[in-house]
Amino acid sequence: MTEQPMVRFENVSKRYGALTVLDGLNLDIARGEKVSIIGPSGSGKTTVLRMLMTLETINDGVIWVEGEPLTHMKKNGTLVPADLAHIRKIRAKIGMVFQSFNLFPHMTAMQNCIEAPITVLGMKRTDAEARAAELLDMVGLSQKKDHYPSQLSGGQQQRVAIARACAMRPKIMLFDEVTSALDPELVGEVLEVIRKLGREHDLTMLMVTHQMGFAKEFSDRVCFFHAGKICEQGPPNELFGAPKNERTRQFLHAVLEAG
Ligand SMILES: Nc1ncnc2c1ncn2[C@@H]1O[C@H](COP(=O)(O)OP(=O)(O)OP(=O)(O)O)[C@@H](O)[C@H]1O
Repeated sequence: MTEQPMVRFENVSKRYGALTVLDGLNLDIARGEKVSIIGPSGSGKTTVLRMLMTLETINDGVIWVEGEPLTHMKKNGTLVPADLAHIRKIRAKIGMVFQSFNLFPHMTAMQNCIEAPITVLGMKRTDAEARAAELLDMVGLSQKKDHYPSQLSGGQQQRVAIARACAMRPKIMLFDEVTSALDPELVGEVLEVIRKLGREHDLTMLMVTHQMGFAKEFSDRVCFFHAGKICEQGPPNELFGAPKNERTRQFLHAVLEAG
């Protein structure tokens, strides 16, 4: 028997008015799998993450997390739209890191990392602080725990954002172009933290990225999106080394040309 996927998009569609952003998406992600999503601007990549984070509603289909519906709940043997309590319970398994860091500016790095564990998970302050200290150490920022975001570089802020997401003990981590807003010399330190997370923690990771080198080296699977559909997917060596689809070839040619 094959293991139940950690995440399943089952025939999921998303529309904004007349614009179909995702068109009957089917995608299973295994426990512990690292999946990169690449593709041209507007192809629906970020929308996939935002739907999984329930920041966007869906128009059709069902999203499942560890075999439980996220967008729906079971009632009398059928699926009905989920209520907020149900969504919150399932969404607690998911953490997300955004392109724009989104740290609370009036809180130090430490305070950013303990706020939600205390208020949402009900953790004791001492336990939350101990956990946050471990995570800030993991991202190499023990020395900066009392700094405010404005006192940190973009790369350091993003590393705090990763520590903060981990503080909620998610099983699934979503990364949305997390290096796109960074100066080039700060990209490496953030990617290194993601590598470390992947190595040392049993996390399922789904990332939208424009860093083709990183996607190739880090992912178990790469999905190339085009016009709201997965146009091609496969292990990075195959997708980057010998893309089968003409659109994938054109896209990779264009981005690799651009450097
Ligand atoms: N709230 C919204 N209202 C209307 N249209 C939207 C909204 N959010 C996204 N879109 C549109 O949906 C499409 C897909 O957006 P999405 O952000 O998922 O693309 P993407 O592949 O991540 O692009 P990029 O690489 O530029 O970030 C785009 O055409 C975008 O303009």
